[in-house]
Amino acid sequence: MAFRTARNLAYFSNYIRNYSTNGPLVNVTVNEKSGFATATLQRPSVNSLNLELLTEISHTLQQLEKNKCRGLILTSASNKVFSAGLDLFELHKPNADKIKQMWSTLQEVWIKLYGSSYPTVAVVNGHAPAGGCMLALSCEYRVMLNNFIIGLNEAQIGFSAPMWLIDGMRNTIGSRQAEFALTAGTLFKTEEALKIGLVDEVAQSKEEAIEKAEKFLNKFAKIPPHARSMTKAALRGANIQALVRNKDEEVRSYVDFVTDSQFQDSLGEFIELNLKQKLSK
Ligand SMILES: CC/C=C\C/C=C\C/C=C\CC/C=C/CC(=O)SCCNC(=O)CCNC(=O)[C@H](O)C(C)(C)COP(=O)(O)OP(=O)(O)OC[C@H]1O[C@@H](n2cnc3c(N)ncnc32)[C@H](O)[C@@H]1OP(=O)(O)O
Repeated sequence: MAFRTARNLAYFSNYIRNYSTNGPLVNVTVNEKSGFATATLQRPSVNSLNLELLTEISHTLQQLEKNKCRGLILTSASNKVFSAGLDLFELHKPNADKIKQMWSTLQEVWIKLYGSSYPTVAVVNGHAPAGGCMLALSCEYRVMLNNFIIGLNEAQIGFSAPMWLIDGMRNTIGSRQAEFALTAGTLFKTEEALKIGLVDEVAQSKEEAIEKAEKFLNKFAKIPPHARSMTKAALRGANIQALVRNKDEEVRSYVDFVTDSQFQDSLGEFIELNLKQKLSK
């Protein structure tokens, strides 16, 4: 049964309503004509990825897969920030159990989005540093609005991106550009990102970006979905399998790393320098 049928749509809306306790952090709509879903991240003010938002993204992706989604557009309700990446305030002086769940859910999001059977586009309508860039990279195509930044700036914060994310970056912009970008933790302006292939198209407005995203998704209208998804799995499968194999070990080392006092000190400094306003509240 296709996801676009009215019955499945109603089921999905109910699911989202019931799942969220404080109102959904991800708003999902489906275009009944095209069958394309739009998932809009709406955790104020910058869609920083805390456990609740990551869990909701993960459940949304699971439902889309189950309902044989025909294509996904991932975007943000904010007109300034696509996602600011991991919630740095939740990583500062953290509860180890929560951090463990957070990392494990982040891995799930990558597995489900990078490995989705349906085609995916990120409409990057705001800044997308670190985890924000990760979400965009997990999609197959990226349309970005002008005057924002995108990139994996982990090195600037004092750590390295995990192998699966490095691999995703390499797959998108090639080894040499990935090495330059990751070792310096570069955040690219929209036009620079277009030049190195980190984004595929630039748009002047969100409406134009959505049109471009739909045009990309429509390319697959006449391709048998199982052939498309088998080909995608062949291309992306090794990345996903390697992550699945190392999942628990990676969670353990991430928790050790984040709870270490040295990392906590440098995170405190990063927050102090970059997110001062909030810290002083
Ligand atoms: C730390 C992890 C350790 C180990 C991990 C190891 C591997 C992980 C590898 C890969 C997986 C992917 C994960 C990546 C890690 C991350 O994502 S770390 C997060 C990195 N994020 C950033 O560096 C972004 C920091 N923020 C900014 O640069 C700007 O805020 C931004 C450009 C997004 C927007 O700028 P602007 O519009 O001017 O807004 P403000 O700066 O004024 O911010 C608005 C309010 O939002 C709060 N805020 C911003 N970013 C975050 C955040 N990441 N977490 C929580 N809160 C954030 C900010 O404090 C403001 O709050 P206020 O309005 O003052 O209350």
